[in-house]
Amino acid sequence: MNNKKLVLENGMVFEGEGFGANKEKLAEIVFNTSVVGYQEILSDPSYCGQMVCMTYPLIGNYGLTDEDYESKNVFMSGFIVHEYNDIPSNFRFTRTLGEVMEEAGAVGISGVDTREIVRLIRDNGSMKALICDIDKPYEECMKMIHEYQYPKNQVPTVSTKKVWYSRTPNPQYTVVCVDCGVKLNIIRKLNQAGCNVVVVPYNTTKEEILRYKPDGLFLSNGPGDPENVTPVINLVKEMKGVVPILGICLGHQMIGLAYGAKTYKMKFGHRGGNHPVKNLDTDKVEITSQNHSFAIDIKSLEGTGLRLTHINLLDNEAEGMMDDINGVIAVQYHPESAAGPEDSEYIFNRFMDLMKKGGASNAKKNRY
Ligand SMILES: NC(=O)CC[C@H](N)C(=O)O
Repeated sequence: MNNKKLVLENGMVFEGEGFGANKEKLAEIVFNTSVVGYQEILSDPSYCGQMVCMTYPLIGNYGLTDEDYESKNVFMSGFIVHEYNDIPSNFRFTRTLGEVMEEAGAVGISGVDTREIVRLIRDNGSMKALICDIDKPYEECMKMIHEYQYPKNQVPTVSTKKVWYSRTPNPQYTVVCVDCGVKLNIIRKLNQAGCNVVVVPYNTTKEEILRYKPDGLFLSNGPGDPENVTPVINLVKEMKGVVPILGICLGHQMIGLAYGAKTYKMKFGHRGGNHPVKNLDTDKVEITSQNHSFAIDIKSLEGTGLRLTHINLLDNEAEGMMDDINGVIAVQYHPESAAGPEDSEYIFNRFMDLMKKGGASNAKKNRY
């Protein structure tokens, strides 16, 4: 029975049935084209302040498992789906999507025409949206939407408040991870590659980081506009040349800004599990997983010391950069994600190679 509605900033209304928390939510609406992965999307802190319209028409059918969360907390606002299935069929499942969303305060609406919504976002760009009770007066909804301001900086909300460790049995290196909303699978991949990981709050200083004697620095993914994350941008300026640095997604963008490149907000971003990315060094194409609204302006890379290493074959947008002298690598896509293909895992091995070469303290001597 229809009891909720989705109201878009452009005035359009879609009626449907609620699942998850019985609440009202205002957020930015974006779409994701992944066929699977709703649990990873729900628990990816980069979606803080966003509601996600899934293009795949059946969501919830394999439930949620204890091992597959990308963070302990849910920060995203809600899901817009065609059909929600609350009776999962999967031997690994422990909880249903609706149950976890209800506990986390995330709202869901099902039974809406997600194809039409996605076309609207594709044509008009991502926009503000409200999920609320079906009988809330339309004028009131539009007033709320127009008065709503996107939060300025959500990294402090999602970043860890205290330092924590993720160790591996036979560590070769120690990596300090600056947590701007890190996805746990990145930490798992660093552990698997042979790194002990120290996860620190986003505003940790260079002096504090050096106390952990890192062999490498990792800058995580995270929500919002990279320009707002000044402490991390300044940290990159101070740490480049001290140890090798790897940045993923928001980390990639903050590295670009620290080097003097520019970022811009894309019309509707990239979110999905099958984005083709070309590695310009090898000419190989990787099938990648992505979630971002902002991107590096390729023209602005000139003269910064960063060279473009990867591009998106759908729209030629920047997907990777490198500072060969100081051992700094960055990718816009998610090399840790495995929505099927695992083409991009070599990025972690490249980071290991950089640390093997003696760290960036020797970087000026060793051209990476
Ligand atoms: N996944 C991410 O790290 C996203 C980065 C940034 N918030 C963007 O939307 O572009």
